[in-house]
Amino acid sequence: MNAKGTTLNDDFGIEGQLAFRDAGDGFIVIDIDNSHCTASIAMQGAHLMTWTPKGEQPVIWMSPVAKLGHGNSIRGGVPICWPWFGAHATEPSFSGHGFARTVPWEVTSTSALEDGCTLISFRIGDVKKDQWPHQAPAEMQMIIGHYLEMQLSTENQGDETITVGDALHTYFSVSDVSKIAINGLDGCDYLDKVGPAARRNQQGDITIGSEVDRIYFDQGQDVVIKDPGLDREIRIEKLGSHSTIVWNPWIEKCLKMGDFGSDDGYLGMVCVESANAAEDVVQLAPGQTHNLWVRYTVE
Ligand SMILES: O=P(O)(O)OC[C@H]1O[C@@H](O)[C@H](O)[C@@H](O)[C@@H]1O
Repeated sequence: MNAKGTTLNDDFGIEGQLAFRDAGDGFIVIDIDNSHCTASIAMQGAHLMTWTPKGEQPVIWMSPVAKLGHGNSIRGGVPICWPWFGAHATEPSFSGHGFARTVPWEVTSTSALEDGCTLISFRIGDVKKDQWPHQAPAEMQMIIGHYLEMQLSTENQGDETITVGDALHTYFSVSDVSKIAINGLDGCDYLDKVGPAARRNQQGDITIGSEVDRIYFDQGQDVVIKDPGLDREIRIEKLGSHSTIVWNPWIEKCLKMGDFGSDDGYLGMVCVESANAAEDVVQLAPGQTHNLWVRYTVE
């Protein structure tokens, strides 16, 4: 363990429940093992990489060839998209999905909760001032147990109204993406990003048999991934979000991206992202805080 990791363990480690690990090349990973689950989080990006409730299959998908790289996003887990989602509104040279997922974050507190869950809070360690010239940092709080709660907060400490886009870009692990159904977005309009952008309306559950890349405009209702192959449903509850991205690259894009581990790596995952994206971005007045909150449970 390097000196930084040792200090973090002294300050924030929880005996038998939360430990900081040196993952090599300057990366620190946090391992959690409590009475409800195991989980791991990379400090770069405050990026949750794994979450497995005890007695369950992993709920979060991580590419088998995912690597920690300085300034690179990890393929899988829960990348934090902030302070914009997708392409930047005016600057094509800025990274897609913002910079939060590729910069260091700092741990601000940890605690073992009475119900056996583990709480961990982060704040962003490098707000790229050239790309985000605002007094408006981000914080992330996770409660990790038999359920997983995440809250991404943005506080506008400046004196001008700002525009924030964000997403918890969660990769869920599924038995076979072509056999699942996503329930909860029936009747919602969506922006279809495959081919020429088009606005459409969802009828019934979402099923996937080709590339899907959609921004749904919703009312904040629960979304449920029904996975008969794993005999389970994953429920997504959320607050402070009126858009949901559903994404699966399917075969051609998976091959082109080349970081899914195998040619059919796309079959084992689906992204269902709770967001504030496209026309759903948040206008945040001075003094206001915007919270994007989710809770995932396996049923
Ligand atoms: O490769 P990235 O930057 O992690 O993005 C993956 C996907 O993320 C989704 O949220 C977008 O809607 C897709 O268009 C994009 O391809």
